[in-house]
Amino acid sequence: MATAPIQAPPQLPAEWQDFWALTKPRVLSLVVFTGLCGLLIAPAHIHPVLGFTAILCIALGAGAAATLNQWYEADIDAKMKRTRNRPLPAGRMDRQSALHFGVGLGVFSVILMGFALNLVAAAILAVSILFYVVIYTVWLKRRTPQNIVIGGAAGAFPALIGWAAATGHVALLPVLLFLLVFLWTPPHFWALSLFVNSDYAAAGVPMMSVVAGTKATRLQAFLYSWPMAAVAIAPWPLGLSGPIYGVAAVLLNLAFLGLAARVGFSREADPALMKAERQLFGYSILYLFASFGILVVDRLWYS
Ligand code: HEM
Ligand SMILES: CC(C)=CCC/C(C)=C/CC/C(C)=C/COP(=O)(O)OP(=O)(O)O
Repeated sequence: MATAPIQAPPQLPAEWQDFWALTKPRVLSLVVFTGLCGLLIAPAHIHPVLGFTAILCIALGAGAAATLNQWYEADIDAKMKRTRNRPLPAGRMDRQSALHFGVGLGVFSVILMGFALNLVAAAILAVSILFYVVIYTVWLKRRTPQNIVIGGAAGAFPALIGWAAATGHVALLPVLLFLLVFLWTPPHFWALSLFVNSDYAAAGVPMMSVVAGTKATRLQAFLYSWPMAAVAIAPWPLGLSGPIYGVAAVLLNLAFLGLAARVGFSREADPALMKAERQLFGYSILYLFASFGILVVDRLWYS
């Protein structure tokens, strides 16, 4: 039987691609995934259309927050190699369009969540957008090397939102997942910041690696991995998951701690050769996808 050629997806017009880029779609994939997992593990039956709407609201809210982040910090994005080609610093879009897009998307996502799902989920979504934009981007990012420790909480909310969308309340398990992402963020980000340190230094952003130096940042990334691992494994002994998740969590966290130890005690000085940091950063993303994914399998298996 002859197979039809696979059609290339239709290309978005250039302007739309820039709006798409404002939402930081690659980061969004993990945000949406953790939100979806929060919804799937909740002890409630939710109509698929409502479930889809909840995830859409999380995606739109996170996209709005990412847009407003870029609207506010176009000046520092212009100074960093990694970010200077974004739509605003590259001059492909005017600031007002980005602001309208970000505010519109954010307001729409919260209102839709409130009407279609419930007020608890809508309120947490609103808090996470404000947290990322106001607390992290406007207040902390340019002021303190603790910026991502506190501000990182914004990215930890989606699992809680997914659970709340399905149940109308919060509970211990999604709070543990919130804490897991909260404690995961410092090693995730500091591993990356070590090999793009010169970018942050050039932009005058007081990231830990710029202010406290390479050695202290490596050690802190390692230290945060311990409470993260404890929180990640906790659902098993607490009876909130079965052994599928429990055993996987032990293995995933041992690997995380191993990579973080190599970073913590690494003497490598050349940014071009920061192999351990690159591995920890890459693994941090795989780790979160796997932890959440396996938790869903476990909860569905034992339910
Ligand atoms: C304040 C906290 C955080 C900071 C400062 C941070 C920073 C970064 C940066 C600078 C990158 C580099 C690549 C890029 O610009 O796209 C990155 C990549 C990434 N981050 Fe984070 N991150 C944080 C929290 C999170 C959270 C909470 C998630 C999701 C749960 C996440 C998911 C990802 C993913 C999936 C990538 C890889 C994107 C790619 O493939 O390019 N990050 N992060
Ligand atoms: C539901 C909801 C609102 C969730 C928010 C999720 C979210 C977008 C979390 C922030 C994660 C992130 C990519 C931070 C980037 O830091 P940065 O902005 O300092 O990175 P940059 O240097 O790449 O701009």
